[in-house]
Amino acid sequence: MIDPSEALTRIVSGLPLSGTETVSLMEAAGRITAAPVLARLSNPPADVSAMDGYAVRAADTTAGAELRITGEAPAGHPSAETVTAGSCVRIFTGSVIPDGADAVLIQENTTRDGDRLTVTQPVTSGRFIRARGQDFTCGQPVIPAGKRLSARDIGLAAAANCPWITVRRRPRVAILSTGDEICLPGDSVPPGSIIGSAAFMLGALLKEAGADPVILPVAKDTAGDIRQAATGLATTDMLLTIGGASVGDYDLVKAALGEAGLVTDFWKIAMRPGKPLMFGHLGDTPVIGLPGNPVAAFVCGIVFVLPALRGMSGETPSGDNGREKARLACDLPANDLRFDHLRAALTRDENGILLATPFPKQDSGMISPLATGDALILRDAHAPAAKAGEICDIIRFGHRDD
Ligand SMILES: Nc1nc2c(c(=O)[nH]1)N[C@H]1C(S)=C(S)[C@@H](COP(=O)(O)OP(=O)(O)OC[C@H]3O[C@@H](n4cnc5c(N)ncnc54)[C@H](O)[C@@H]3O)O[C@H]1N2
Ligand code: MOO
Repeated sequence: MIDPSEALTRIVSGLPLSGTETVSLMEAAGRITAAPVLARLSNPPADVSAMDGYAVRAADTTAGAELRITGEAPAGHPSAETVTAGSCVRIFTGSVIPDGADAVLIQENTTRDGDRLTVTQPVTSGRFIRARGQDFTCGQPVIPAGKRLSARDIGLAAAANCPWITVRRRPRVAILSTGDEICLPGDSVPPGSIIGSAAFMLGALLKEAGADPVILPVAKDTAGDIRQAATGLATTDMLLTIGGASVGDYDLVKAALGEAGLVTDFWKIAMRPGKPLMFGHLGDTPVIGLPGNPVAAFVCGIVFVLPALRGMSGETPSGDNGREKARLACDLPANDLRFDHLRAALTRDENGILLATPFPKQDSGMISPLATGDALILRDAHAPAAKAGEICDIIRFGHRDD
């Protein structure tokens, strides 16, 4: 059994980078940039007003001074007037500042009679002017390569006049469930059978992560069926198998794919759940053999498959794979030799500090605590007993860097 951190390093090193495609702004949300996004416009594109009022020369605005209104510049309609000594131009939030003006006098600090304006409070030079390019300038890289595009990034790209963005192609991931007992949701379920929920749970996880999962037909527990199902992977960036990874007489995935040319890198890791995890290559296609227990398959999905997909998408790693700190809500016994992932609920104490409460049953066949839980508590191999209130590492479900 190898250590899970060693397993992760072996999986992510040497994975090919996905190709690129250029997509429209709305398609780009959640995708990973393949190149820096360069602004095609400065923001704001000109000096503009931050308020409704009058473009003035600040020096003219002594209290009681009278100014002549020589024109109007609604937003989108810059004025050709130049503000000169004793004159001003009516402007609005977003209007381009006319030549000659160096401040905006808000209308609340004036009284108006026709085209005559009386200053009731002076304004200082530069006040209420948003300087051209104060947000970003044309040509500036506003979004780096390797960034998952958030809604805020999409807004930034739009403001930078970039309607198309070059992103990494979604990795195509084939998911193969194995087992004579596996039925599909909606099937009539004969005695001894169960629903192959793990493929759908993994597929949804991968979809959320920006991959393109394809659920293959279920393979029976025969070497021939498994081999057959794993052929035709030419357009697939990764194959995930579920089940048949352990040591039973019908756990045939490794052997069957071996006959099809699988080169195994490792099999079995010191981790709970997920001990029988397998990794190798079928030709150029990376293959991750996930355990059949659905919780084990999902936890391995979070711990290994998501970082692998991030690597293939060129996403800049967060460094901690989404780890956060919380306080244990109860005592925990010492851990054995397998790094553990305890399904847990999160609450907050009276000071707003996160509290993690592990569920009493940690059976890796139980899907409901996984679905209702909020996070995994991480326990190192051989971790000593821990007391309630101690700090622990957690990974939140649905963690997103947005
Ligand atoms: N003697 C030993 N037995 C087992 C060991 C071991 O070290 N020695 N490891 C255990 C661990 S840990 C795990 S995890 C499981 C994983 O075994 P497999 O990957 O071979 O999985 P299966 O035996 O095919 O299935 C296990 C369990 O999960 C159900 N299953 C399978 N596929 C799905 C699916 N797509 N969706 C939902 N549920 C699925 C299957 O019916 C079984 O109940 O092995 C332990 N045994
Ligand atoms: O990896 Mo298994 O689910 O630990 O029991």
